[in-house]
Amino acid sequence: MIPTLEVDKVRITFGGITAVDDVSFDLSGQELVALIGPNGAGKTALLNSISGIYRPSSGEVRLEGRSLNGVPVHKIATGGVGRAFQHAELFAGLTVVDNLMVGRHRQLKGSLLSMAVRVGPYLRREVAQRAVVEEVIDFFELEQVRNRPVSSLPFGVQKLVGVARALCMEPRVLLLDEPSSGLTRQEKEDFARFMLRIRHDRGLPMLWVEHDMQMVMDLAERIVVLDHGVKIADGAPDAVAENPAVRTAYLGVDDTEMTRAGSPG
Ligand SMILES: Nc1ncnc2c1ncn2[C@@H]1O[C@H](COP(=O)(O)OP(=O)(O)OP(=O)(O)O)[C@@H](O)[C@H]1O
Repeated sequence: MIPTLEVDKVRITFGGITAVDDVSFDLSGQELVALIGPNGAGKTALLNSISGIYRPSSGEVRLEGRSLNGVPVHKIATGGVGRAFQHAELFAGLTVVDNLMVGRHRQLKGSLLSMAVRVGPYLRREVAQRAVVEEVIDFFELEQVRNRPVSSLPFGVQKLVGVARALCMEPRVLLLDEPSSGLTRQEKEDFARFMLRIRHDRGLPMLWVEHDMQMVMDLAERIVVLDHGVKIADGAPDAVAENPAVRTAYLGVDDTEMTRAGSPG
């Protein structure tokens, strides 16, 4: 079976710096895979290479067996790689529902004239797009805030809207870039609940960059660890937490962070 997402010997360089060094791994089924590593390890650079923002200097990313090398960013986004950004990156002045429709309209091909007068096939397609958006609003329990401008919502809800927008594109794989940063513990717990629901109800594989080790150890099925651009571990949470190379990589940060929350450190 072909994996949904394959990262195959990807290398990313900036001038003389190698940010990601021949990293390979893949995602399939409905795996929830955390991508962790100390600051500057190359996590964001790797996510950017999967979504086409950076181009690998060598290696390849494949979605369901098809190479994404050279595919424009917007085609990668509409073609199956959904991404929720660290700072949500929504249209702050637009309502929740309009932000979600923006995501859908990228999928909607209509002539300018038919869009302007909303006739014919464009109208039929718009009805179908709206059905997708309504379903996502239901899924994320955003009904109460659907007509509120995004800027008026708590940060935790904005983050959910960012994930909701990614899901409106009906992705084959979902990339989450530090979704918990800036959230309170309660907001993190709410967010975690939705991550589990996405996995359960949508059956989507997710690649999740995260610094909160308690969340990672509680939720991830697999953990990929980068350090200085190199993959140093890839496996089940307990095995990764015991891995000496991982403990050494984190030593300078906080050795106890790798210990499951609540257990003696
Ligand atoms: N656009 C860029 N130009 C030059 N160097 C970059 C660029 N983006 C990232 N880097 C460098 O690549 C390396 C990896 O950075 P990256 O942001 O991917 O790490 P990270 O693991 O996401 O870190 P953090 O956890 O702090 O977000 C760092 O040395 C960084 O300075």
